[in-house]
Amino acid sequence: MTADTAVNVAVIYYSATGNVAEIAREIAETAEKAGAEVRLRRCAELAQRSAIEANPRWAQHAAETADIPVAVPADLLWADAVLFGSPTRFGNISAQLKQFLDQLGPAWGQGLLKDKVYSGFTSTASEHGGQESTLLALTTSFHHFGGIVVAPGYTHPDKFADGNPYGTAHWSGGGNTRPVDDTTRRAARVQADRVVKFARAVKTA
Ligand SMILES: Cc1cc2nc3c(=O)[nH]c(=O)nc-3n(C[C@H](O)[C@H](O)[C@H](O)COP(=O)(O)O)c2cc1C
Repeated sequence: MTADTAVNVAVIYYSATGNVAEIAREIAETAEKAGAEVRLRRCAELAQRSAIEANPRWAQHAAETADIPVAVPADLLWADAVLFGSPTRFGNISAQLKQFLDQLGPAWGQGLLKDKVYSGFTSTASEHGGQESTLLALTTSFHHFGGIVVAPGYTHPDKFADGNPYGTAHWSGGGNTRPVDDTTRRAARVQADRVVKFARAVKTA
């Protein structure tokens, strides 16, 4: 690959109990395989320690991912494409991802977020459960950035299996009884490949 076609991809996510983190890893690995330079970053935790410790799975996931660097605005400035992931919270994104987005005012004011490729992914406990409203809410910010929204759509047979044209969306089940499976992983790969393809096209245009 020449320097002209090299693209930087940031995968920035929040995950309490690990489902969104698993999708983020799949997307990061796929983007790397597609030739991108990748930064996998987690959003800073905002919840009180007592809330985390009251949920063993949340506490375990927090401990297991402590070594993943926390996302900073500079990660966006570096990136040609950014994939954001969040669990669905009452049909919307998590406070932790929103807090990250809310740090981007100065970069936005300088026009530094525009012309990048953006895409999103999520996980819910219920089937559907607000996945589409979450992804569309996230997309609103992409428009404010002046970003190029790259949704997976139904561009690949695997997208008819996970069924969400707005982004990769997993159904984790109540009590996390449905771990991230092949259906979700295949959808994540479609999305990552598509984002890298368009980021490269934009960069070389
Ligand atoms: C405050 C709160 C709100 C939630 N809202 C929804 C919701 O609207 N729909 C849904 O299906 N699941 C909802 N969930 C469940 C999570 O979205 C779901 O468990 C998700 O898979 C967790 O992802 P994670 O393992 O990456 O943290 C909610 C969970 C919490 C704690």
